[in-house]
Amino acid sequence: MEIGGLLEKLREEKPLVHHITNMVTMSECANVTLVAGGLPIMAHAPQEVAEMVSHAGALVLNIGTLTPAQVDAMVLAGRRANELGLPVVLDPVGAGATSLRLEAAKRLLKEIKISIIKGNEAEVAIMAGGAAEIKGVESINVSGDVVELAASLARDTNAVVAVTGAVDRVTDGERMVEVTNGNALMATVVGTGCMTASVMGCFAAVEKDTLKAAVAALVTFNVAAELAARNSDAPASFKSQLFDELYRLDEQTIKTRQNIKERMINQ
Ligand SMILES: Nc1ncnc2c1ncn2[C@@H]1O[C@H](COP(=O)(O)OP(=O)(O)O)[C@@H](O)[C@H]1O
Ligand SMILES: Cc1ncsc1CCOP(=O)(O)O
Ligand SMILES: [Mg+2]
Repeated sequence: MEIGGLLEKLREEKPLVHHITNMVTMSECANVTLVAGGLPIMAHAPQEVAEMVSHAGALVLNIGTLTPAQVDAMVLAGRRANELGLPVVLDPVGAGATSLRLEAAKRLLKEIKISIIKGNEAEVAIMAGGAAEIKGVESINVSGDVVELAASLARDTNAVVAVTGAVDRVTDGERMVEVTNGNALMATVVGTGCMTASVMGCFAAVEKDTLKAAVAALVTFNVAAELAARNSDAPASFKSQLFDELYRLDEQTIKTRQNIKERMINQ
């Protein structure tokens, strides 16, 4: 898959990326959006979300610290985004850890056309109706083939599904792309999953092929992480290096380091 040129396009267009997201990693998501090349706006009030999203290039919905009222605001923003043809990224944080989270994620999928569902293995498996163990926001174990589950979720929802982990897998139900960039230190920083969704929002705002946008986001963020790990070996310094390397990243470095494999899924 050819993803060249998208980072430059992102930096030229500087799309506004509207987030309705959690209180834990909101600041990290704003910063990662900015250093990637987008413009972050975190706007949650039901009175303004429809208006705000009309100025945006993409909407990112993250249920990490959801309340029922916040989910109502997500539906308002998502419906307006759909009317305007804007991409919507859903991070179903902790789906299955409680029934409130799972029901909220399902409601969002029912009431909004979602472009990209991005979760860790357990979140995606549970959203697909499979069996998995999740402890808070942490994926512990999945029974069954997560690739099959992701592909069936993609076919059922017409969304691109991205499953993160040491290897990231992205599928539209027919094609499967594996991204093996990244570094294990990413799992030592709270919010790298949320940040991945923010970067996906950035790329989806400038690339209509949603599968390609999701892959470009994963490669870009994970290559920045590889570069960050050259100068740090512990979480706090790694996190600051990650922002710096994403800010410095260029197309040539992505081209040299990208590790993408594509195949068709047997249905
Ligand atoms: N062991 C690893 N090696 C390389 N990249 C990783 C590893 N663990 C996580 N990542 C990357 O970190 C980001 C967050 O993934 P993950 O930890 O699965 O999400 P979450 O934080 O939502 O559970 C993704 O971009 C993923 O590619
Ligand atoms: C710990 C935590 N609790 C609620 S949201 C959140 C952050 C989850 O971040 P990520 O999914 O990127 O690890
Ligand atoms: Mg997560």
